[in-house]
Amino acid sequence: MATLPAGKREDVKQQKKHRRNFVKQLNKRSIHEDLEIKQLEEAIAAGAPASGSNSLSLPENNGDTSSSSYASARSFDDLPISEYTKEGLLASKYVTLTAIQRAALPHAIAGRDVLGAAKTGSGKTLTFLIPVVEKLYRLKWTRRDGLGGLILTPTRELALQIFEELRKIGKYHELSAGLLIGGKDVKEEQEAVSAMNILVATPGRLLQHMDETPGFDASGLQVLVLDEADRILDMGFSSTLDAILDNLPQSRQTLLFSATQTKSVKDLARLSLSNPEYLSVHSDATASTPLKLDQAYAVVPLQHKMDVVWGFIKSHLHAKTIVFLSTCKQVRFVHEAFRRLRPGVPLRALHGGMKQFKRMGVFYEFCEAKAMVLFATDIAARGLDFPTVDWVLQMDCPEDAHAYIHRVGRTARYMASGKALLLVTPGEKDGILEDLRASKIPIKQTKINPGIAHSVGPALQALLSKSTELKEYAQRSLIAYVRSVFLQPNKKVFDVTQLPAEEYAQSLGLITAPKLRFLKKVGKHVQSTNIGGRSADIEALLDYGSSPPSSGRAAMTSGRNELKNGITDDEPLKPQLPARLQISSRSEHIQPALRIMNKAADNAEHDEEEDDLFRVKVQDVFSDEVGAATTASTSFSHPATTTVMPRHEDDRPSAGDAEDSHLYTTAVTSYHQGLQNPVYRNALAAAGTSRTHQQYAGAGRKKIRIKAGKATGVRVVFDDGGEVLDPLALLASNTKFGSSYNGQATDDGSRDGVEEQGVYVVREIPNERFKCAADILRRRDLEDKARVKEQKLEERARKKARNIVVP
Ligand SMILES: Nc1ncnc2c1ncn2[C@@H]1O[C@H](COP(=O)(O)OP(=O)(O)OP(=O)(O)O)[C@@H](O)[C@H]1O
Repeated sequence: MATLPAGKREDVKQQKKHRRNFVKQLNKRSIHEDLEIKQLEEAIAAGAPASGSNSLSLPENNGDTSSSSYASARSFDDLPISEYTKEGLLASKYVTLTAIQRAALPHAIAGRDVLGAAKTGSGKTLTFLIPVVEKLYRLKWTRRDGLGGLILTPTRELALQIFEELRKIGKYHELSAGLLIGGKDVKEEQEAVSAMNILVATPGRLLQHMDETPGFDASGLQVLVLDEADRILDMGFSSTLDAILDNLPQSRQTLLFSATQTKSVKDLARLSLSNPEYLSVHSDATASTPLKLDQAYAVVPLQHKMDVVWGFIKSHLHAKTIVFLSTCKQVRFVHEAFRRLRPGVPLRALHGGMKQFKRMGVFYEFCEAKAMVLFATDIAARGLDFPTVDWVLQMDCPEDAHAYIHRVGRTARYMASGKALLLVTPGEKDGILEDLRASKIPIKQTKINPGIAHSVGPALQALLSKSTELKEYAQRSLIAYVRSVFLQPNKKVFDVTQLPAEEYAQSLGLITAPKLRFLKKVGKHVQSTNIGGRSADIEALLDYGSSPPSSGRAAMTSGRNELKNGITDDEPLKPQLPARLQISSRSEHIQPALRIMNKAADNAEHDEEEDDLFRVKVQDVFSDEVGAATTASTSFSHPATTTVMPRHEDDRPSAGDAEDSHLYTTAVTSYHQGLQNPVYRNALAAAGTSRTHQQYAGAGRKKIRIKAGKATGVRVVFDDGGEVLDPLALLASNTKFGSSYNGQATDDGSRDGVEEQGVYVVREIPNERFKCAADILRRRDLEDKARVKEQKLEERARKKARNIVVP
């Protein structure tokens, strides 16, 4: 028998030792778990609440241990759930149960089907995540058992958020979990997907796997969750959902949650719910919206909306605001136009037509921001848990009370307070208020303070006259808006014939309204439509590709689906929509998103225009390795490469990120002052070569030079009043520039800076904030480059046009 050299022998010895220790640990864990599972099973059997009961009505079990029921539990500790989950919850500082958790968790833990409805921001996510994780734990689910829990949710951002929450509470478990939210390369995911125990998915992508992934097997599924159930059950997702359900076993636990719940018998029959518990915890409440939400509406003619919103933004520069509009194109235009007018607060846009990379970047930026305005379609209306949103401003009327509730629910979440303002046109007022009041929404009228409404029309006209791109955006925005009004089902609220198109066009900076051709075609049902005094002939149906709907009604239904899905979300309806209405699902990524975003951005920043910056990377709940689950089934034979033991720490920056561990920011309160300071002369000289410098130095604006890791850049960040304009600066410092700062580290150690002659240096910024800032910086550079490129192309095209000689 051949003998190994001494060094090798030592290695083999070490490996064997590691493996023995590893197996020992596993055995220990396994014994402990067996014991715990037995106790949990007994506790659940003995203490489950009576079917049909609502635990909210039970008195608190003040330390009384004589009762075996856990129905009156007030804290997670009182529930029969595993130590691993409890540790995960504690690490996230979840201690006491919210109302929906008190009502629904005891039933769901007992394995019952649940239909849960509770106000926005009331903690529904944990209410379904805990039962999923616990059920699989009690069943001793291993990776080899395949898919055990499936969470379906309508939007990608929501899926990502749920996945993050799952990672937090599941980090001490040995379960694998993946996020499937659409992307380009299904093949790369295929192997890993089959090894996942829990999937958080949007319906379209999941169905794709069910259809195309050979080993994908959902026949062992234990728990199905439909978050935002009413949205998933509605028309837009129906065929996708039906196809998914066909692949799932009938004998499973099903949990449905939403802030606006369905009880449609037809829906429930489709889902084969068995004796579900209906738990609508706020149905008896006087309001269907959070109590700490202050709600008002103002009647504003369509042509004044831009002025009012501009005025609002200018007078809330320190607030974090979401502005909801009906369509992607409006969001794009309003964001782009206002951004160029530089109101003094960072502006961002979020809609389904954006590239996935940008979409996620904006999502995280807005989460991090202290003051920012996010223009969004209803893609941001459901479920997203942005921290500390101060205002929800609805520039366009929501489709109905449900849509309203979800939109305003982005503020006043959990214990926080918030404000919401709805702008309605005189024509929409009565109809929508009737709907809101019927849905128990306490909303009062307010008048717009004439002092805040600045006429922004002339400034927009000036902008549009200089930019054909912006002009086109404005025209498309107007068309999209009129179209959305036309497609709205509630004609009591939305009357396309009353829209003052010309005045509205002027308020957007256009000289005249563009042709509204789509209206021409809907018309067997509408013979002639008068929009703001302009008569539009009705010709044929909407241009829906080669197979037009057979009637105007069909066109409207189809278009409404677009409104609900194509415009506001891009995942569902792929099989239903004609090709030109589909928004391609493309790039993907997953958590920890910031880390991956930064890494991918480093590698791929020149490819931002490409669709697939990120692909879905299925990630283990507790493994550090992206895609580690591909080796999951071999974990026992390769202990060194697969993390099987619980991970006891959150994601920390790796050694390679050390360079990124601080953000160094130098700001000069004024360009000219800065020149007198020798310390910053070099930085400013470098800045002087930039386009930004040439553009702004003359205007006496202030500049900032930022060095973040390898990325450096120059940005104008203050308005003339000295207010911070740039999120980078906000990320870098909570302290307003100009305030005195003595250079000592603050209590939380987050800052170590000096302020001297208008110069401010920030160091030791927490890693996450830094990464976000660095990412913004990189992305902006790309955007700038793209813009310059576009301008050049435009200029070239113009020159060419001039050179054409007409014979
Ligand atoms: N028991 C708890 N203790 C403390 N915070 C909690 C608890 N449960 C949930 N939260 C926090 O409350 C916020 C809202 O929770 P969540 O997103 O689950 O609400 P939701 O009911 O799903 O809202 P929406 O209907 O808008 O989707 C989150 O920030 C979450 O971390």
